[in-house]
Amino acid sequence: MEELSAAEAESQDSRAAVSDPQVPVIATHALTKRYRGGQLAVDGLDLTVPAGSVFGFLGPNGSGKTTTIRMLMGLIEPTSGTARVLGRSMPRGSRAVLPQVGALIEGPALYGFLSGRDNLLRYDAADPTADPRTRGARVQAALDRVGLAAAAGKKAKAYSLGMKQRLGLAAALLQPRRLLVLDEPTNGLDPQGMREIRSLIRELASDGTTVFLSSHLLDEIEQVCTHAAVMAQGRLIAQGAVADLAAGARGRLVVTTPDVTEAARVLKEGGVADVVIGEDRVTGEPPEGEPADLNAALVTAGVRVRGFGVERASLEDAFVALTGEGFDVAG
Ligand SMILES: Nc1ncnc2c1ncn2[C@@H]1O[C@H](COP(=O)(O)OP(=O)(O)OP(=O)(O)O)[C@@H](O)[C@H]1O
Repeated sequence: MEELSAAEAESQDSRAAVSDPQVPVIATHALTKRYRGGQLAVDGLDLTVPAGSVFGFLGPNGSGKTTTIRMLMGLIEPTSGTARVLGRSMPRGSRAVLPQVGALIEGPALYGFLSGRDNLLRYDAADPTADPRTRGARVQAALDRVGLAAAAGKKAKAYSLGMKQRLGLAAALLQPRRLLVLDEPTNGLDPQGMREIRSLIRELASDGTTVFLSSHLLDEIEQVCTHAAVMAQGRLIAQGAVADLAAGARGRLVVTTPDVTEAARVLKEGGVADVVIGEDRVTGEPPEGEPADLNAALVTAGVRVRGFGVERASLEDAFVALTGEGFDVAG
């Protein structure tokens, strides 16, 4: 039997591994990076990204997201621990893994003097596995997919930031991918640009491509992702399905009443923490136990209760509960 080269064997191995939906698309174990200056950027990370998920990698600036992504993509070596992508160990498996991964890291590298279409033609020509005879069709399909067909003839330097991001995504999508890795894909975009990129991500994920995206925006992760991991200072705080993460935190108690001062007093007595008085409502962190007892106490005290309930917890509530601090990010 003919012997396989190391790269071919790796490639076959990785295909076999990822065709099994049980194999996580990304799995790290005790992954750690200490930079030369001594900075511990990523500290013992155990990350599991299920196949088919839209996975949000959430954390404030400086929490170690980009460093993790660079290790996953084989761009830097971990100090210790392991990272497996599509079933292969990185950076060793890079040659087999990277052709199956579309990445948009730190903004796309574009030639401003070339049109969007010509930029994509260049990207495609740089891929030795891309058949030149089908190049034009491939580029057109990628332009269509990201909604840039009408602007394809414009010079890239005339594109808005959102259009540049879409062009970067188009470049990542020239080949079929099992995994898309997007580092802060909406960073710097205006609200409209953000909406466009988010809906594009949802669309890309709907055909089963696993999407791993980093963000420092909690609501972005809530809107787009099925799963998330939360980082703070290089460490993983929590990971799982977004709905489960939020459900793990208790929501806020909301009492609607014209008697806000009296209501606040009764709620505090009833063990409600962080009581905040609004114009016609009082909110707070409900204590353990039956919320109906609090409602009864309000009524007994003569508070006119117009509304009483516990709002569904958000990912932000979960983050605050996990870290004991707000999700406060700069920039
Ligand atoms: N090349 C480097 N050499 C030394 N320290 C670094 C290097 N790159 C990043 N760091 C430090 O490692 C920590 C994690 O940085 P990293 O860029 O991974 O975080 P991040 O969550 O991606 O934040 P951001 O969104 O700001 O990029 C930070 O304290 C940063 O200053």
